[in-house]
Amino acid sequence: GRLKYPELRSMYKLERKIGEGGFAKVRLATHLLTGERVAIKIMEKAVLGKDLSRVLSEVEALKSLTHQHITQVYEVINSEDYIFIIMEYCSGGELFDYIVNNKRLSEAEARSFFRQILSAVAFLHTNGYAHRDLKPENILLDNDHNLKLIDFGLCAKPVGGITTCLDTACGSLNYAAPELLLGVKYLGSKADVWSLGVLLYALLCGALPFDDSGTVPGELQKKIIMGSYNEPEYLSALSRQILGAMLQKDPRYRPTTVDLLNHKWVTMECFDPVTYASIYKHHEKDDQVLKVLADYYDLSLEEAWIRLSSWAYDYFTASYLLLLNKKRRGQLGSLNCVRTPIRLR
Ligand SMILES: CN(C)C[C@H]1CC[C@H](N2C(=O)N(C)Cc3cnc4ccc(-c5cc(Cl)c(O)c(Cl)c5)nc4c32)CC1
Repeated sequence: GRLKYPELRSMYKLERKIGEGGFAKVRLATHLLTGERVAIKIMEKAVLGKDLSRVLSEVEALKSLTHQHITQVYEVINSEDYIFIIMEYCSGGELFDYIVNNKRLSEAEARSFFRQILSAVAFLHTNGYAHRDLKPENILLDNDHNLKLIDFGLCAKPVGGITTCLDTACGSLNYAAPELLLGVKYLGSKADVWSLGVLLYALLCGALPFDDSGTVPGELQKKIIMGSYNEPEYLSALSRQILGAMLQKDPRYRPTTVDLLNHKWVTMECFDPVTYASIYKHHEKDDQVLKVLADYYDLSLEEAWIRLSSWAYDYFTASYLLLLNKKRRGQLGSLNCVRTPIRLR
């Protein structure tokens, strides 16, 4: 609608809805100052109710997780009636659709994708987070065919760090680890490794290892707790080995994500080990980009840095981060503005 979300009007041009998720709508939009496309997750506070705190924990998680395979958050607007999370737009759609459209992937392509997902999840785990809802619907492709992890609504940073147990069973059944269904205390990172196993199975086989096709209610849970799944004959020995390691019923015997980074299946035919460290320095200072913003806002470089270094995730932060992305893509042109057409060399 024309007059909806006045809080966004002067800064973003709202475009079509790109998805619906639980209590959120996701809209495509354009950040007016830079012309960059963004995804805006819009949540109505009245609808959120007690989930508001979970949303705020997702936002805090996203802000601190700057990684090449995790959607980046640019701005957060907490208005009277809504919360808006302005994020990196992924134009390649969901990994789920990619798998369905390709039936199943070759071992080499599955490996390439799995290494990216593993990099993101190892980064989460080594930063004390667990995702807890890993599935192809929550993995998107950007326009360079790179994978981006999203939907941290269930992401947890348990108070005592990753070693304490979490007790709320959550996420989607097909990807849920046995211990979640048994209602016992579980480790988020170990449950994530199980979900990674289900994900890798989906990449390699174009199907789910545990699915509820033709079963009576409660049958799916039994299948997962039994932990037995069909191994198509085209699976290589090493594929079966890594799947078996991740889909172990007892979480204590499952490898950690860091163990998996060095697994033979993950590293074979690849020259470089999987780097899970972020390639971006969190909150890095780039003088060229800062200068562009300083000029636009009539600030000195020093004033602009002071304005930025509070990392308020306001429009200024978004403009800086989006310009930084533009620069990384080698497109640091001038800003879209009539006032001071800035020519950059
Ligand atoms: C299945 N989920 C519960 C919701 C669904 C909503 C649309 C979304 N999407 C799509 O489905 N495209 C096909 C396009 C698309 C493009 N860029 C996106 C960038 C970010 C996000 C995003 C969405 C949510 Cl709900 C988040 O929490 C985060 Cl951290 C990020 N979604 C995007 C997105 C995928 C997920």
